[in-house]
Amino acid sequence: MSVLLEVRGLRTVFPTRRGPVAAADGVDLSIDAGEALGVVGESGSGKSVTFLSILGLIRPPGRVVEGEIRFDGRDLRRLSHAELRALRGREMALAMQDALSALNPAFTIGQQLCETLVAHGLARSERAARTQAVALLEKVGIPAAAERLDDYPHQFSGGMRQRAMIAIALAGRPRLLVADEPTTALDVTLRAQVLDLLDDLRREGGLAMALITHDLALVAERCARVMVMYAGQVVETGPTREVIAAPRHPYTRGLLESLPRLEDPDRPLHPITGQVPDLARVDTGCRFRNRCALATPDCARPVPLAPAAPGRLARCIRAAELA
Ligand SMILES: Nc1ncnc2c1ncn2[C@@H]1O[C@H](COP(=O)(O)OP(=O)(O)OP(=O)(O)O)[C@@H](O)[C@H]1O
Repeated sequence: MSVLLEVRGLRTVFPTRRGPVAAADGVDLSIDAGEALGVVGESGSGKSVTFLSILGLIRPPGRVVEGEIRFDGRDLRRLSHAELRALRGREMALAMQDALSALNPAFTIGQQLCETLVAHGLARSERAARTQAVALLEKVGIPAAAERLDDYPHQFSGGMRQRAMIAIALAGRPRLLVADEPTTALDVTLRAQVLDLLDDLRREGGLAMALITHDLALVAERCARVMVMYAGQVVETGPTREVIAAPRHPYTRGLLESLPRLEDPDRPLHPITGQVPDLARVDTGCRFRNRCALATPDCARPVPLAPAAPGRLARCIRAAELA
């Protein structure tokens, strides 16, 4: 598979009252065409900031200050706002948790879908756009789609709005979909339906996906590869099955032990003790060391993301001992 997205040394900074905060700090990642990458980590670990940076959606005074973002060979940091906007929706799309803020309340769902289709030259006439819009809504599981086309977002239920937003994200037939907790408001059946649709588009159309979620079980089910973030950095990445079976970073291990497992519901849960460090106060050492049972004085030195096994990287000097 060919590399679609490649990010090196991404650093995104927000000014805060406590000083500048690098919410993404030296992030490296890549996604192949047709690949699903799961992105996990506690709240505030920098998952959304990383992908908003890639999509060019960080609002000032926040700013991408360092790094390279290559999409299909193009250096996205060199594109103008207009060029990036053209790329978004057409080649890269975002589906996020908060469908209400993603949809425009002043336009019907049909208008918003048709606008995307026409803007990207995917429908020649309004009639053709409407036909495609109905098909898209049906695909994401909206019943009586033709009748619902002229509804406004507030006339949809929360779950329907979320599906409509996913339909709009897919309307431009993007090559990369950033899905930021896109199915949280859906019940189990609908969630499976939407994720099955994304799987089909991936397998048949080569759609690449970054699935940002707190749900490791979902990643295990849907993503061949996983990336674990902590305090603005990638701490581990590799094939999902291997990472879950034998994590090479103490944070990943902690994350796994803190989550319930379907197959073993009586297993005691062990939440990770301590707190995520204040990003305005972090030093160059391992950011997890204050919560880590394996920490040694050497962990105060900078720790690179290093090979931990074939196809796997971990940011821990004791990764080998975790094997
Ligand atoms: N607009 C902003 N201004 C200041 N700081 C910000 C801003 N947006 C994000 N941050 C900082 O970036 C950190 C990471 O945020 P981000 O939304 O990427 O986390 P996340 O891993 O996606 O969390 P969640 O799982 O809750 O969505 C936040 O804790 C905050 O410190």
